[in-house]
Amino acid sequence: MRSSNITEPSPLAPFAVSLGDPAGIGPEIVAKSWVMRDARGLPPFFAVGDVAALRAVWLGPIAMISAPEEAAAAFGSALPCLQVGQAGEIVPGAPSVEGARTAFESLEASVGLARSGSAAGIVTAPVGKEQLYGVGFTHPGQTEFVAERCGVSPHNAVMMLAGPSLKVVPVTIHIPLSEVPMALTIDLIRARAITTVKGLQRNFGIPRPRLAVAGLNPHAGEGGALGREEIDIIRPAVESLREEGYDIVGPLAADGMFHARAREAYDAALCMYHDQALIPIKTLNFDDGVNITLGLPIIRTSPDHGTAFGIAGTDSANPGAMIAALRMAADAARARAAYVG
Ligand SMILES: NC(=O)C1=CN([C@@H]2O[C@H](COP(=O)(O)OP(=O)(O)OC[C@H]3O[C@@H](n4cnc5c(N)ncnc54)[C@H](O)[C@@H]3O)[C@@H](O)[C@H]2O)C=CC1
Ligand SMILES: NCC(=O)COP(=O)(O)O
Repeated sequence: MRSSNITEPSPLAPFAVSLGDPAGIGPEIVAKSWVMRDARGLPPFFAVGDVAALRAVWLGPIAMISAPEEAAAAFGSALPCLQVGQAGEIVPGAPSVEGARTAFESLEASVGLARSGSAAGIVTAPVGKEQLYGVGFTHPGQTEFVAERCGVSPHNAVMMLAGPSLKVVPVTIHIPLSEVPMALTIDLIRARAITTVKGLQRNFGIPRPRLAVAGLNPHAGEGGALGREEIDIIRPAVESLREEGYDIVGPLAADGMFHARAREAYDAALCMYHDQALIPIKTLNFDDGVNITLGLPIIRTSPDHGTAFGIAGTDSANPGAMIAALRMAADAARARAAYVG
């Protein structure tokens, strides 16, 4: 794990936006967000990546910058871009090895800028995970990569998907479904819950967060008849946290905890695996859902969707989730400044 030396950003620092895979919709939604910066009240930001990826899909004004400090002055009249990587020939919708390397480099550079305090935080456009794995990216996702670069163990870095209707946390993330039961432990659930509570306080200003925890099995195990993880792992984790004063309930039957009335009873739902968490949030908030990493010294958000290679280059990508990610990053910076931990 790298050193966790982090410098606090100045209140005026812009956000670094890694462009993600140059062949995906990342460059397009970053450019569209810049166009809507005033209408949507976006904080100053600059793109980090190969400017050719922007040029491949957008004819608007771009200001090449050599340091983040130049971004604020340029932001009003052009999209600032810090050149990182060379993606070679960029064909929207056709990912390449050079493009994946550039995505990796721009993510690495963005994290470095946030760690040094030159950027207020990072907003990451989508990467193609299969492509990244092919160029030596050894982490399951950007969440674990950023955590490692910040000196935080993956256990203590929480992926939260947050939208206007729902906030969810997958306890296990990018692992095969067959490995989920083995990966679930009392310690992991407790760590995710505690980081989630602190993250909701620090980044969202919720003073006493309420958590609901899903079961793993149908009907939360039906008293052990449909699986024992609820009895052996999830309930002991929840009860130990409740005894320590946390406002937490569960294990709940997952199929009944996401309807509108049920959602009023909690601030965030802890889910046992990726799709249990992401299906409800993407169904409710696909166009304005945000992936925020809790437990980090820096701010990191991302749109909830992927690279959408199938529509890249067609000018049909909706920038809503990227705009929501930029706004959430700015809101988190304000909440952190006001937070007394
Ligand atoms: N944060 C990240 O970096 C993420 C990366 N991915 C990566 O993205 C790649 C593709 O994943 P998929 O499962 O196909 O999910 P996806 O989110 O890229 O696409 C799912 C569907 O939603 C549409 N879509 C996605 N974003 C859209 C937008 N802004 N506007 C309009 N339509 C949009 C796509 O065209 C497709 O029909 C994979 O390589 C995966 O690893 C997936 C999720 C998150
Ligand atoms: N399905 C969510 C996703 O893939 C985001 O992962 P990460 O790259 O933000 O860790």
